[in-house]
Amino acid sequence: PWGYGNEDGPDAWHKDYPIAQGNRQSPIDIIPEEAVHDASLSPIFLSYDYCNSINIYNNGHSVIVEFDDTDDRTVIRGGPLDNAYRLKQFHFHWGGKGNHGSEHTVRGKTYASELHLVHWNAAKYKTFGEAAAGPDGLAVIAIFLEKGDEHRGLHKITDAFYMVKFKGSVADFKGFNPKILLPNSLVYWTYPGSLTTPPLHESVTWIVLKEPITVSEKQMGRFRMLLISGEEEDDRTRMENNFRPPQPLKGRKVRASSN
Ligand SMILES: O=C(Nc1cc(S(=O)(=O)[N+](=O)[O-])cc([N+](=O)[O-])c1O)Nc1c(F)c(F)c(F)c(F)c1F
Ligand SMILES: [Zn+2]
Repeated sequence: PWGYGNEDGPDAWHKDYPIAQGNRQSPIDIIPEEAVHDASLSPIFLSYDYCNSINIYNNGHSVIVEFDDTDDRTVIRGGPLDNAYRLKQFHFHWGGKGNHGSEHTVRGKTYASELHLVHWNAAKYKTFGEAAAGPDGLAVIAIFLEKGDEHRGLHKITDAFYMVKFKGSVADFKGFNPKILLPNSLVYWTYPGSLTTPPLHESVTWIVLKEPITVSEKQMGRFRMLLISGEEEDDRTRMENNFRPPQPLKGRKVRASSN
């Protein structure tokens, strides 16, 4: 199995997942001056009003909040997308301390964490798994978390981490609307990329918001109390530094929205 350690980490993933060395891998280092400003890029619309979370879950790689994606109640549309994409789950990537831990970087700048809201193209694919394997199957909104004041919307999530400390644990987590995790501005960069964890499918339209939200050191400490090992295992390895480093751009264009 894969992980983020020395033996099983990102540099070893290509052995089981050769696509790791493909032409549209994620994350990337975003260089704002080189992004193409595309006036035809409409704003992103998030219809999260009837959004309802179902549970929170530790899969040994991250902590995930899953949603009911059996209808179009929670979708994003607009921007680079040709139709509505349904929210399936969100999860985070973070570091061990300080301000590293994000996956995408901006001119080399790293953030303490990065939130991924994973959506799938239910207009074109029948299941998430099928969409995840298609070139236009997924759309992931990435939001940077910068160290600073505590984020009140994050409290509900970090307060639930004690219930999912161990790999494989899942707990009810109803009624959480991720709209409260959005920054004020939805200005974004977008580019064609991949999942940043195995199976690394090249099926993701990335939408990276320029404006970070803030998270306090205390809140980040809660992320680091999560474990990658199961309750029955005797090792207690903390879940931290679960981020893949930036990958080669390989000629891809990054576009910038104007609003
Ligand atoms: O559902 C998935 N979610 C997911 C994506 C990312 S991601 O970082 O790659 N991302 O897209 O944001 C990170 C984590 N995570 O726990 O850290 C995730 O759990 N991945 C996934 C999968 F697990 C499969 F076995 C599979 F066949 C497939 F098609 C998939 F797309
Ligand atoms: Zn992710």
